Amino acid sequence: MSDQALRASVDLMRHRGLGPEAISVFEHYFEQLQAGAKGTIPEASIEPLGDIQTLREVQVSDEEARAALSKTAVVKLNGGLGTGMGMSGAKSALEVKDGLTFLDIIALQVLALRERWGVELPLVLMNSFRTSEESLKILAKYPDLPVDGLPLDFIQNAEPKLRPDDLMPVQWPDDPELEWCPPGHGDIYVSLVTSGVLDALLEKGIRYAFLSNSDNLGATCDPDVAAWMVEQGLPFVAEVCQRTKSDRKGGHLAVRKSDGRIVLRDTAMVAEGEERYFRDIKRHSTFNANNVWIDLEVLRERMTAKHGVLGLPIIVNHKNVDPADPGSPEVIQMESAMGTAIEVFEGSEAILVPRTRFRPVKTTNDLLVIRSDFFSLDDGYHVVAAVDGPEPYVDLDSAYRFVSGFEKRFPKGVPSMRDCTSLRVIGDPVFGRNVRCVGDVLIDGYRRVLDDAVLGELPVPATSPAARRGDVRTVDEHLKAILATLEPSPTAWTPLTEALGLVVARDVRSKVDLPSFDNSSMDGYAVRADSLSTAGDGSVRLRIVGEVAAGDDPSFTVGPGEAARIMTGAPIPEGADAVIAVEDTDGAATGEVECRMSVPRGRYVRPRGEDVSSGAVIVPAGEVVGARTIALLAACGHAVVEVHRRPHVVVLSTGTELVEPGKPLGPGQIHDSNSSMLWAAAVGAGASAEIQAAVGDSDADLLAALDDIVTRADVVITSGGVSMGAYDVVKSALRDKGIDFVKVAMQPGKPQGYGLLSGPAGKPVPLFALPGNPVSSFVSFEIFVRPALRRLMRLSPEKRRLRPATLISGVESFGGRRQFGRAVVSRSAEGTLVAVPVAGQGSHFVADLSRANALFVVPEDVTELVAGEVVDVLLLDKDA
Ligand SMILES: Nc1nc2c(c(=O)[nH]1)N[C@H]1C(S)=C(S)[C@@H](COP(=O)(O)OP(=O)(O)OC[C@H]3O[C@@H](n4cnc5c(N)ncnc54)[C@H](O)[C@@H]3O)O[C@H]1N2
Ligand code: MOO
Repeated sequence: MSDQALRASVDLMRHRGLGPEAISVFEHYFEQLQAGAKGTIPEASIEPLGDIQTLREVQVSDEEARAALSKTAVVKLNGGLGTGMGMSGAKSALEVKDGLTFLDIIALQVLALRERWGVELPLVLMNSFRTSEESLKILAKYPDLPVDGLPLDFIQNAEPKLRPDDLMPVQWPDDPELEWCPPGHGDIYVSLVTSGVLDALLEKGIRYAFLSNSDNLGATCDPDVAAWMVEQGLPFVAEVCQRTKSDRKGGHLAVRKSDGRIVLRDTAMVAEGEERYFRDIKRHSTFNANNVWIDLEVLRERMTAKHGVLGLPIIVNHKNVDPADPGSPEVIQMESAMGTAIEVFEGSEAILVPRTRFRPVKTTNDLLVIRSDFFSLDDGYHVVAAVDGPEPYVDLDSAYRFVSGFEKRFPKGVPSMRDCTSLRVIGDPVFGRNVRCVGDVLIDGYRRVLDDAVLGELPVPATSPAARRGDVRTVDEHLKAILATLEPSPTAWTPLTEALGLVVARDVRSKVDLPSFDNSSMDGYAVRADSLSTAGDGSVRLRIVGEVAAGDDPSFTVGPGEAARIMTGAPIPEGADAVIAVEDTDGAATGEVECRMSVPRGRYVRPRGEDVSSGAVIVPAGEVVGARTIALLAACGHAVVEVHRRPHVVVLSTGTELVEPGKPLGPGQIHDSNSSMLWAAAVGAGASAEIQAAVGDSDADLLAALDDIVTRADVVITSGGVSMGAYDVVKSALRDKGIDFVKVAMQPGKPQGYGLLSGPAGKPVPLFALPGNPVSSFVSFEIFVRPALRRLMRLSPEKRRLRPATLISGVESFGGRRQFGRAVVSRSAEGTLVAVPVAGQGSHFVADLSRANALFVVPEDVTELVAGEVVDVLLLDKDA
């Protein structure tokens, strides 16, 4: 079977025009695969790498460097398609920095080195058939790049993908190219030979090659490594970097115990159950950067001796024939890794290089950092950090994972990351121009990030924070400041009917058993079940010995052959142990009753204590008293319950223009609507409330009214008189009485006052000074007073829940203030919430306010929302 399979693959490879070396290598791996090779390296067979040369300590003169570079070529592994980032062409064609692609930067790095050292330094790409054309087009921009006698690229070999069951080459008529795969980057050695590039390089006097990935911009052709290699006469050098906790995945080098050679153990080569050794960064303290240097003469010798088969360890990869379709058939791809060649050459060495030589772009998170101003390109086109300190950690949401999604969300460039330590984005906002991230930035649920926005904590400037932002507070700061002053309302024994909606302060226990006596659940006859045991076959007649109604206390006993007429809820008389329903009898009132069926013991008997036993906790502390709680409390004998008292709110409007509703208006006068609105809102929140007659714009009148109010109020709400006008009485009268007047970054509701007045015996009485505009007053109550009242009553949650709803029409908002718009929210056919903003969003639109059933929230840094965007809404008719 397998011979046939191998033959089938070999025939295909020949037909495709692949050379004998490529086929020999394929045969070599095929045999290993057939023999069950997994290519694993058990921990017991290796030792940690031990001490190695560090690049920092390599001393090289300019002459040595130039001499080494003059015999070196740069070879880039450029077959990558960037599928992980949702790309389908050459990954290196992606624009990565300053408008340049990876390939542009690679070309410019090579040109800069040539100029600096006066060397020829050829650049050759190892392409796959899919990356060649696109890549060469980019390199064509650099006419000086090609070197006489050398191509700019060679194409890596291909091999058939194999079916896992019989190892036959897979067939995929939908896209026959997908039947082929590159045999891993370990194929570079074979491809160098089969393409003729190895001979061409040696002919030109190029003896060394630096091989690295094209997506690693840190992998520049470092003359110091080249010179060290030449000086030491090394056949092969692998660069490694110090491993940190976050790179426990990449492969590492180790020393093989059997022959002392350095080997590479990649992720796929870890033996089962040995992950912990592989991940142990103390034991294996460096990782393979996949930057390798090779002596091409040694390579040629070896390849000639072994007929093109270097014998690198096999990597068996299980994939889908169409990598983009996880439902397509599974295939095996036999691969090898470039770095594993280290074990083939006697005398190979590793060198520890700085992390800067390993800067791959594997994800769009990496892409963001590289593109940002955290890095810049120096004269030699090296990517260098523009600031000291650790690279920012970036974690973008899935919407940014593919390059297309990423580009769409950063249409005007990526944010400034120079002062950023971390950036996490949840959701998928589009970023504006000139956005700056500072410190740790978390973006959660934003719809867009405005031009020039500064995200994250600003370092506190030497000048005072108040100077920085005036006396403006955020909504959350203001609410927090208010809540911090509040203690729960005192508790009081309260009649049940007055306790509705209040929170029970202490566990309540039952005073009785429930039911407190055995009783009947049916109208019928109390009997001994045994008396009816024969009724199944016909009927049984029982003698009626009495009658029990609900509320009776029967003194007789029901004996065998006897029955007592009984009503629902009536106590079961002595001797009886079951009830037969009246429907199952002839219904006789006296004499004998004919029973047409038997009943089991206990039928229709509600036993004592079945529901509640005396002394059990029936209502725990913290429960909110509702109709059902009241039923239970009453049933268990409680007339009062200890609850947190209902705070008493006194509402006081200010303004000389105000007239009581119902009274005629004079010129310039208006009806006072805030008083009744705030009263209703307070009662709706569970408080008791009263309206104090409005006062005019006179400090003395206001203070006199308040002197009276504090004798009975637990909370005072005023409306009006808190802004900048000449008659803003609340502000002028109370600013020296312990009330703070602040601006809150919200709309409506910017001007706010809050503080504690002193009541009888020094009792603190919170006073909310709300703005006079009716909508502002309402929204302020919602956002600040309602949570405060609920805190006093110990009701939770204190704030209404935010729910997502889709906006049906767009809205505009003030930047820098959280806007609470009014909307009518309803449920769509799909069950989601939709919000229709009311027409009048000004602070004086009472009619539109009354139409709305919800507030929608526009965050501080958003100035415009379009139809279809999702906003948070507060449903005003829901408690939570
Ligand atoms: N120069 C400035 N003027 C205003 C500012 C500002 O920053 N600079 N802020 C504006 C904002 S925002 C608001 S909100 C209001 C708050 O004003 P006041 O709290 O001082 O309220 P009044 O001026 O007394 O009244 C405002 C408005 O509301 C009507 N009103 C007052 N009480 C009632 C009531 N009980 N029932 C119905 N309507 C009432 C009153 O007639 C006014 O039309 O200040 C802005 N101005
Ligand atoms: O903030 Mo005022 O409350 O805009 O109307």
